Amino acid sequence: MVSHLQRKPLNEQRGEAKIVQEVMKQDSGLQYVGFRLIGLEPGAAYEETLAGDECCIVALTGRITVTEGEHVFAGIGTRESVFERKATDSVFVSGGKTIRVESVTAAQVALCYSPSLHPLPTKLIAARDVGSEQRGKYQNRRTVHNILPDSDPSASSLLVVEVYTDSGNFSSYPPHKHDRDNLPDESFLEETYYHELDPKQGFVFQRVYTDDRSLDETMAVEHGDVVIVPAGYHPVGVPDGYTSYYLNVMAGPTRVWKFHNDPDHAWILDRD
Ligand SMILES: O=C[C@H](O)[C@@H](O)[C@H](O)CC(=O)O
Repeated sequence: MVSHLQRKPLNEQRGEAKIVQEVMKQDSGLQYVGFRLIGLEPGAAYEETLAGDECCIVALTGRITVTEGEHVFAGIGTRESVFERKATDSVFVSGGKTIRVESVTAAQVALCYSPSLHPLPTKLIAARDVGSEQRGKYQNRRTVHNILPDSDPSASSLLVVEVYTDSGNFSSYPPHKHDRDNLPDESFLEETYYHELDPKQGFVFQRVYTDDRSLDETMAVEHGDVVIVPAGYHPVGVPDGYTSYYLNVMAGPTRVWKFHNDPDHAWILDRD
């Protein structure tokens, strides 16, 4: 039985686009975060008018041209596979605008949504400007590309990061949560994980659980799955031999990423 937090690929053709994944507020139980992954054959196009949401259009793989009004970002995208481990290009667009995505090559495009709290300029988030950081030690090492971190004021509510976790390591670990609107101690951010594995037949373990265990789901997550994190801790464990990739979308009442580590496991941070 697949957990109610886990979404297998949809792979539904809609016009020229294949909707690979679609986790929207209407059907996910989330109030803030939405996510679509679309696949486009060369020359295909996808068009959408954003209602009340802002959107980060991530050129996940392949090259695309993104148009919004007089803005044209031609031939953006840096990689054929996320496992080339290089940052990619994205475009931020505020709510109420119409976006058009045309594929130059076969492409996969992540559309990351959250409430548009106030209008902001459409802008390219160029790969060269995406900050990269190494987190963790021992067996919780991971590499993070901060596409739209809370330090970047380009968005009004949206946060987008991508994370690489190597064989035999954990990420989002020690387990942390951000499910209380209680700044400065903790922020409330819903989250989605779009997962890829290399090689593709791999899986990772992800647990989503709360302190009172009223929510406690442990999943074997496969290539192309989305995991919804409405609340709770959400660690990921990567079996030996595989590399994990995931793209996170986060949003909540305040655009601050302030998490709280599970006190049972925070001690691992104190090791030399
Ligand atoms: O809250 C953010 C997400 O859980 C991941 O982006 C996580 O922070 C990645 C990591 O630090 O391992």
